[in-house]
Amino acid sequence: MPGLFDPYTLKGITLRNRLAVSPMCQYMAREGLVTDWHLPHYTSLARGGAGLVVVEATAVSPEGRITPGDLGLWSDAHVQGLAAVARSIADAGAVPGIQLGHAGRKAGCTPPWEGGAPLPKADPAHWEPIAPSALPLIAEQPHLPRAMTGADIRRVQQDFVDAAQRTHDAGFQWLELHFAHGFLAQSFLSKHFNARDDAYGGSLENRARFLVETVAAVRQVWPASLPLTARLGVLEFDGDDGMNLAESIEVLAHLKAAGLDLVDVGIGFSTLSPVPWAPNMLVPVAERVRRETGLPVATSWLITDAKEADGFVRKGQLDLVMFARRFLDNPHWTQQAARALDLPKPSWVLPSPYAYWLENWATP
Ligand SMILES: CC(=O)[C@H]1CCCN(Cc2ccccc2)C1
Repeated sequence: MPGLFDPYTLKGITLRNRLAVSPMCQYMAREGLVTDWHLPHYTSLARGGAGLVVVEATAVSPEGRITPGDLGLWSDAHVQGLAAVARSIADAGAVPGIQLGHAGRKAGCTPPWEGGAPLPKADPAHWEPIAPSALPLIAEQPHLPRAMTGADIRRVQQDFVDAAQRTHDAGFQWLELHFAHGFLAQSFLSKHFNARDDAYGGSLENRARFLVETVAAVRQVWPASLPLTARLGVLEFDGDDGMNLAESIEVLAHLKAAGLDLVDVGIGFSTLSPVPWAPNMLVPVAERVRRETGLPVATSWLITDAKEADGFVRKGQLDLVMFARRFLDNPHWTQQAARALDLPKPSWVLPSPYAYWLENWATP
């Protein structure tokens, strides 16, 4: 079985290794546009040697942003800046990926370092969030979303399709739909936040309809040779995870039939119930999803050790390992992982101008 530093081919794309930079919100955009922050940020991550770099959650519409600082792909004007990012990631030898999402009821907040609360209605940047049902994230919060009409649903699905088309125009080769973290798609699936009585609520088939229809519609415009993936929250830590996981596996069978190529196994965060944080906590869950759906899997959350990650791949538990804070802490962490795994000439996971001198440090 291949290990962490073996290439990975999915559809027509080959990653140089199984290490992926997980999408990490930066909240440094303006009107959804790339600023001076993004190109150096993503270039340095890509030069660090990972096989795949997934650009942060990028909104398919203005009301789908978590904060006013989210990147967007809701207009053609957004393509140019992200095309430079995709090109720079590819020039560094990594595959450029991006996560497309709609924050639903969690939209319209300040960044976490400003408190993460909903923008006050009096704030000129404030907008009304939309969601499957007019249920607040937490009872105390006045931040009540508007319940989506059928027309809203069709518009947002078209927004995903249009943003996927722009994603391809920008030169990205890996697309991850954001179906986790209590955002719009997850909240359609969630028993906690979908109280609809139409074809998008009630039964599991109905609650999954938005997700299945969106994958099928995006698949129409996203080239068959390029991986179409989704991060799906399969656990909620709400005391009902036996059912949540079984339902997620059932939904994934339909998403696979609709054209999904890989699932990035995540957490639902539909409620604020406490999470039993632990190292590598989702790996066994991802292994079960891989076994029962036949889909390749990636996962993240507290995976920090290279030897353990290598073992997850070698044992066929994961196909791809998503690292987030490891790479924020050190964009060149792939080199540390290569050293830990005794790769020959570990510095050569980095570009030549770095690798040559690092590999020859003992001699002038
Ligand atoms: C877009 C996205 O999923 C990001 C938003 C910022 C926090 N990120 C990580 C996070 C997820 C859920 C709870 C706490 C932290 C996820």
